[in-house]
Amino acid sequence: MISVHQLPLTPDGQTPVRAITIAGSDSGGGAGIEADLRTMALCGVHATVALTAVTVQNSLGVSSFHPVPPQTVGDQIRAVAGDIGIGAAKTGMLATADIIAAVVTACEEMGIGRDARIPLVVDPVSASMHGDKLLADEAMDTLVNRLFPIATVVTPNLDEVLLLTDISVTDEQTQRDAAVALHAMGPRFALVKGGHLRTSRQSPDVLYDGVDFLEISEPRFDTVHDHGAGDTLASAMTCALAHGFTVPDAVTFGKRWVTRCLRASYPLGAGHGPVSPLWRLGAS
Ligand SMILES: Nc1ncnc2c1ncn2[C@@H]1O[C@H](COP(=O)(O)OP(=O)(O)O)[C@@H](O)[C@H]1O
Ligand SMILES: Cc1ncc(COP(=O)(O)O)c(N)n1
Repeated sequence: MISVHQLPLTPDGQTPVRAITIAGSDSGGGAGIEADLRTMALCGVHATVALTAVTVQNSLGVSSFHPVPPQTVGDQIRAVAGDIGIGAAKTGMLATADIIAAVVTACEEMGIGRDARIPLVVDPVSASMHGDKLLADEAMDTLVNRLFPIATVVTPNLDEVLLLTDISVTDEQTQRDAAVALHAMGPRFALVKGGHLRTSRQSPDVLYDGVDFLEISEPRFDTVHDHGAGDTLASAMTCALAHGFTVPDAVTFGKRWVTRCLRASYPLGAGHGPVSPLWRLGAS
């Protein structure tokens, strides 16, 4: 059985496993690259970064964002993968079609993707939990046509599933239907997250590889402090993949990790607080 503590830690002075997060910054520190860096650090992984956008954000929402030039995003990936070396990669907020295209080109050059050496987790972030847009409307086609086909696993939430497939997930059958539709878009695995299925006492996520379904379910927490849950899950999965886990094992590890982080989530500001990996420091 996989425990949340299972990822091996590296002895002092030795180089840990490395991963890259290709994502936007959340000035409120709850989601985005800040959530990724916290999870990767507390999973014992050295996190590297390709910053895609700076958001002006707090617990109440995103008021604006400023994309990084696409060439600079691609160059960050090349610089890191070429020197430091990475075991897995993750994308979050990509903001524009040109940034997506630059990420795909750099990933293909550096051996990142479903048929390459380095697995790629694609979290198709389209909006914040408050409904504020984080991806240009016209970028959806580029996401599906260019990035999905090189993804090892895609991890949409139910709002993103609706945008991508037109399927409104309400139960186990429609969650499976959505996983099949997403898998047909080219990733090796599709993970349909059930975090927004608020009618259930469980929080079931469904993984599909084109043949088999795996349902990974944990108890649901009744909390509004779930900012950054999707980033935290995808980052923990990325850490497990960087350690050489299979995708189903990485999802199982990530799910337990994010569930523990939801248990430790806390209020922040006047809106939604973040899920928290700080429990790993041993305070409670
Ligand atoms: N209230 C909750 N209780 C337990 N698990 C949750 C809860 N909300 C989300 N999750 C889990 O957290 C992960 C992220 O889910 P979700 O909220 O769907 O994504 P996003 O943050 O991208 O909107 C999933 O594994 C989901 O099942
Ligand atoms: C920079 C950035 N990346 C991702 C999210 C999504 O996280 P959430 O769905 O919790 O708002 C976000 N709000 N900001």
